Amino acid sequence: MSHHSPEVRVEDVTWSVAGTTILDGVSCVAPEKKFTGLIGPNGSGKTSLLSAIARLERPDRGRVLLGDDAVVDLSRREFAQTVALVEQHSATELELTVGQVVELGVIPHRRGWARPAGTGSGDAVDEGLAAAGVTHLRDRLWHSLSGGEKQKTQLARAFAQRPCVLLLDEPTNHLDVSASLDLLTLIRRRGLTTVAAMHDLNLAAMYCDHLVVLDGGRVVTEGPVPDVLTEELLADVYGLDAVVQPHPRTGRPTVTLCGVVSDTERALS
Ligand SMILES: Nc1ncnc2c1ncn2[C@@H]1O[C@H](COP(=O)(O)OP(=O)(O)OP(=O)(O)O)[C@@H](O)[C@H]1O
Repeated sequence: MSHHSPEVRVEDVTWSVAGTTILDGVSCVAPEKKFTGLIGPNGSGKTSLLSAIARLERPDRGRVLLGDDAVVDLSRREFAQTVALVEQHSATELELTVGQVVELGVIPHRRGWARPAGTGSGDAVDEGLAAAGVTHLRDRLWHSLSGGEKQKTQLARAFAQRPCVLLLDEPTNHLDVSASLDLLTLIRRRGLTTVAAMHDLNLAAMYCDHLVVLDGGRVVTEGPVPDVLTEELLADVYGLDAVVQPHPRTGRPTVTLCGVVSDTERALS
């Protein structure tokens, strides 16, 4: 891998399970060093697309590129050194401390018993803990943590991996409002190419640079947030009656929900 934090390019990815098409000719881009939000209704294919990018699923057709490199051409080690994934239900049943969970992120950089090049693995763990704001939790047992603390610990593990690309599946799930803002700020601050499946449209509007909208396993549209997040799109894709206005301070779009669009209104529109 040559690029420091490359663009992620998905080209015509189709993935089916038992005859059902889950991703249908998906093409989209996550620009380098930008925060890309994957949005779309439940079951639209967000997690499946993240799985295809993360090589957890192999598409029937199409390919995923990191910069100039097709992900299938990277060795397991090379891929693990490049891409970190924080899944929706990252969990461990083992009696691990926070420090030990974060240390798992360093494994791709180890060769045999050797430490990562130019550093001790302790440095990467310390750095991950500090960047995610969980240094004080280092000796706590994983299963004793709150939902927000667990989420930050998983982020610390991903940071300790020193990835170029960060993939996140609903990172703010179960977090309160300020914990959500806190976590997304930490993620943005890293400046990595980031792709995050997100449900909260206002958080997506606040933190994302680029949005990819999925519906029924296809890309409806993608682009800069203000171009994508429109009242028409919310009506078409989510069936929402919503007002989208620029934020009085930041100018970014804000979504105020009014209700759902009735089927009749949708048919007439
Ligand atoms: N391994 C699988 N086998 C069968 N169907 C699957 C599999 N993985 C995903 N699906 C189906 O593919 C569709 C897309 O699922 P996916 O989890 O990617 O959607 P999502 O947009 O992440 O949804 P949500 O917002 O509810 O998390 C759903 O209908 C889901 O049931």
